[in-house]
Amino acid sequence: MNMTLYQPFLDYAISTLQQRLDLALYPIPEGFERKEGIMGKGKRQEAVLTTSHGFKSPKLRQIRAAHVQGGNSLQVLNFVIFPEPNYDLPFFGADLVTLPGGHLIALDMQPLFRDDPTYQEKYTKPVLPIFEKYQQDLEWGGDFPEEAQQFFSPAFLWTRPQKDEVVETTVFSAFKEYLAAYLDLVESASPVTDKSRLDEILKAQKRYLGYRAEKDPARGMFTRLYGSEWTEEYIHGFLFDLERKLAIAN
Ligand SMILES: C=CC1=C(C)[C@@H](CC2=N/C(=C\c3[nH]c(/C=C4\NC(=O)C(C)=C4C=C)c(C)c3CCC(=O)O)C(CCC(=O)O)=C2C)NC1=O
Repeated sequence: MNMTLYQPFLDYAISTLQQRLDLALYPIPEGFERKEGIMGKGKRQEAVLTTSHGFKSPKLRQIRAAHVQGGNSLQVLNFVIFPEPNYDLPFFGADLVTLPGGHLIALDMQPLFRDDPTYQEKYTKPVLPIFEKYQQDLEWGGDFPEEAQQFFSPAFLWTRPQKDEVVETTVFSAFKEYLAAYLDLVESASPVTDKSRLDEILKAQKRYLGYRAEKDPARGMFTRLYGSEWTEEYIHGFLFDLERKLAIAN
């Protein structure tokens, strides 16, 4: 297995963000920039390093990545972009996971208002051609949690490739095209001023972040690696920190 499978994805994302956005650093709570741990026993013992990366820009509240490098047994890049709550932009969500059994790839522009045709026209339709292109080469990933389906768009690229080579080529190209398309949407987005619409947006953002923080599929992994106290603080204090930030602001 390629030991740094997702480093090129992270490097590409950061350089693209620097080129296309007025980027600033997003504060990472102390003790969460880098975390080392051990997984497995005896000969199968592996060091697992988790690094965090955080940025922001005028329309994007938090652009953050968690990169887990655990050699042969585990490689993860979770990269999510959270818009400022006065924009109705979707979330950019990339969950790229490699376990001994194979790869799990989830890539989407996760809608605030999934069943709203006007919203789909604005934020899903532009991505569908890219989705259709890559879906031809990437087999559907099969079932995933029913309750999570409300958070995914019709352009959700979900697949479980077996070969590293597919991740290094097709998935990487899809990641680049989804990110470019997302930044196009950001560029043309204008701030929402209508009070009731702003309330709806904030409510939808809180619902998404609340779900992800509660049902984070990585909770077990991080708890085994770094303990539950560190894990809960990482999830609520950095990975999905909107509620925490709002509590501080009020
Ligand atoms: C809205 C929900 C939502 C997701 C669940 C993920 C998309 C997603 N991620 C998944 C699985 C998954 N995702 C991760 C990793 C992470 N997922 C995260 O949200 C974060 C912050 C991760 C780490 C930094 C791992 C380690 C697994 C494998 C868990 C395991 O098998 O042990 C799955 C498979 C089903 C599952 O195990 O739950 C989906 C659908 N993106 C989303 O937006």
